[in-house]
Amino acid sequence: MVPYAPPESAAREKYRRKHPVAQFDIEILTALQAIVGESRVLTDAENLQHYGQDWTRFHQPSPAAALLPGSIEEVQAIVRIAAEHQLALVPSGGRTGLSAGSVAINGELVVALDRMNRIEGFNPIDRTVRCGPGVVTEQLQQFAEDRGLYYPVDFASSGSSQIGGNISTNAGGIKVIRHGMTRDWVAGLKLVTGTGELLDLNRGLIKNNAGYDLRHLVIGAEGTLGIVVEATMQLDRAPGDLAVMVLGVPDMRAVMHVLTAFQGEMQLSAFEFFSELALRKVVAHQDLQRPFATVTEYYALLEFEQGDERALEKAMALFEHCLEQGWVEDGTVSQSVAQAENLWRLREDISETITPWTPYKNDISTIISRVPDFLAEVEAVVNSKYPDFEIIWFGHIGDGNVHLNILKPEALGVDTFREQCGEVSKWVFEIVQRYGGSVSAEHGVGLLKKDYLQYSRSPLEIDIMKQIKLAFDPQGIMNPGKIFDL
Ligand SMILES: O=C(O)CC[C@@H](O)C(=O)O
Ligand SMILES: [Zn+2]
Repeated sequence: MVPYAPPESAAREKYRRKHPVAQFDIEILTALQAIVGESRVLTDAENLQHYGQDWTRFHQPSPAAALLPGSIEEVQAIVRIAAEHQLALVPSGGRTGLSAGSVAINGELVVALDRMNRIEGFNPIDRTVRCGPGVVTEQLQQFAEDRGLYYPVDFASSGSSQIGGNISTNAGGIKVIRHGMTRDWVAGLKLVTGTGELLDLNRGLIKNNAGYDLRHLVIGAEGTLGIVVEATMQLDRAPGDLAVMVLGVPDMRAVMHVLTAFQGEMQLSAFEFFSELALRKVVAHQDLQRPFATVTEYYALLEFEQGDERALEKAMALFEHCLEQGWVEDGTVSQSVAQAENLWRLREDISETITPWTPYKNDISTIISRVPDFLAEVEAVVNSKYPDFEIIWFGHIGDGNVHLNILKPEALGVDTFREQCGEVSKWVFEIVQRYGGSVSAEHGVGLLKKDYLQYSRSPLEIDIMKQIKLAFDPQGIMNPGKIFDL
């Protein structure tokens, strides 16, 4: 069979001729100031550093300016100016991304949506609410809770991450096993395209089979198709009290047995795992205790709705069964909300705890049943190639998504470290490819993983993605260089 080779499209050729982007000059600056107000066009070094980066620390931010629009119309006016002058735009939310999807390293204009943070139009019948892109995840969770409802997408950065960014990265988090990803909670969204036009996609409808669902193309597009300027978010019934169990597990196969046993009898709202080294780091650097004295290779964290006594009894019986089978060596269950929160912190605080080591992150997945073999192969490669590096494993094992973090040794420079990790990534991604997995399960591709996209996506898929981008953004001004180069 002849491998697919993308044809050179006229639109892509035109885009290439126009690049690189035009210079940001005083005339453009004045026009932008007229749109958002003088004080909302930021060009000082501190703000450029702040708005030009996310939580990754591998790139030096260097945007031309950061703009703080306050309305959909202002975003549209900014995009029209950018389109006229072929200026690249980088949409920016809570800047908690882990793939450099919202970093600006090429003199781009950052469009920071922090000011568009209103929650409006709560509809108790549809259980929907309209959010500006700058609404912080926790703000939406609290809004729902105040009305006896629930916004279930949750992760450690929910105190800073914003709905627009969550949509653009299709953020997942710790409850995906029960509640799905952000995609499952977006009932509608408004998007400003690369020509400054406004699309109103799906309008809150539950049933809408009138053609392609463009909303779902925008979700997870990392700002490459346009800027999300409003979203209608679905809310859910509030769960009852939640209990958290942490179990000490000898190996990955046993983790799978535990998952199967519990899922066979109970509805879990989370099933996470972390390694002994991850636990040791968290306990050493946070104000937390080990869950129990027994040391095991891995720990599984389960969450379930307590409902009545029976759920807890069932969970305890399953725990006993897992002990008898040798799948579990020790365990504990929360007796109060405070205890549940502390057990959660053992898992949720890992990412923040290891940040000072400038970790090289791999966010990979396969189908759940193949996780033990997948993980064993990845682990063998990583251990043989990085015998001196500290490796931290944790993640959403119930979704088949593991986070592999490699910690930078203090003596090694960031660039050398990144280079060395990049080399080994190829070996890891070859395994991912053989397993039909993903090189980015939940963090997105951004700048960090774009060289590896072909391990998860075929040339034809990538070519179709590029054509879709150009349909939304004919000049390629929307977050250029993220996910792929045109
Ligand atoms: O830091 C990481 O690698 C993962 C961050 C986040 O996705 C988590 O699951 O805690
Ligand atoms: Zn995660």
